[in-house]
Amino acid sequence: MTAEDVASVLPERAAAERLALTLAGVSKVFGRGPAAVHALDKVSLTVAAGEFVCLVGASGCGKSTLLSLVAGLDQPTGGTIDVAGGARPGLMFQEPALFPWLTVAGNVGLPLRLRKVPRAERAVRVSALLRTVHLAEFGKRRPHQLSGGMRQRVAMARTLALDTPVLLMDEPFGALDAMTRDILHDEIERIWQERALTVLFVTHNVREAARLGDRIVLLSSRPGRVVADWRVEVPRPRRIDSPEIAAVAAEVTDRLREEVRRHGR
Ligand SMILES: Nc1ncnc2c1ncn2[C@@H]1O[C@H](COP(=O)(O)OP(=O)(O)OP(=O)(O)O)[C@@H](O)[C@H]1O
Repeated sequence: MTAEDVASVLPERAAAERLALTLAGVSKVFGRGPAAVHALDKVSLTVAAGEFVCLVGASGCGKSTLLSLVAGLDQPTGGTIDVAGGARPGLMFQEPALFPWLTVAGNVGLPLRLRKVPRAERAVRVSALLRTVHLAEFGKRRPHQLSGGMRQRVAMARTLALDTPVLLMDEPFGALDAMTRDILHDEIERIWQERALTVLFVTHNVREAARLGDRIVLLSSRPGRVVADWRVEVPRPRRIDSPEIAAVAAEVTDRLREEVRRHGR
């Protein structure tokens, strides 16, 4: 399936919205022969510019594989992936992956240093990024002096330093306590809105998906295929503990359970 085929399947959507991401029939097989692992099977998915899409699915269904393909870290074995403007998306993981020997400012400024942005300009941009993630006072600290939530804020600022319009997030808040996660939901939502970002966000947590997403896309168990795609109509600002979010989460969970039961894992 080509990008043109997807456009013909979804003509009204393709016409009405500017697409940031277009995945057309994307498959990924690891290895060959009897030992081959079919991680993704003909995944077709579009994400409009400025949209926040959450990807959920059973463990091992290929969510991380999908993100790494969109990030360009690996190549699909079938299908095509188109990132509008050809910009390389920013990628954030559950682990903040900060360099312990660099300060917070040094970590945030690293992508700028690698791009040879002059020191003075770098300092200005790093200060602005640290203000964006509410860490203005912490630029001189080292990562080990920060809490888990603060380290993820640093990782977020470092990803924003790439100045990319598309953010890929793989369980970024999965290792944090519920309160910290709640605060970071507000933060990522604010940053997404302020910067008009496009976000593709992988999570195991269905409530988190309902709290954040404009859409929730469910992948089947391995090999991952898109089996459901919900539009979350709950107006923002949202609260993760509201009855409206609980109702959306319940519907997604029911469908996810069905999927897991069908595959026996
Ligand atoms: N480099 C690789 N070589 C072989 N198999 C791989 C490789 N990377 C991933 N896989 C397999 O592909 C499948 C999908 O893995 P992936 O990590 O994308 O799933 P996931 O949905 O993100 O899982 P989880 O929710 O548990 O994080 C798994 O069976 C995994 O073991």
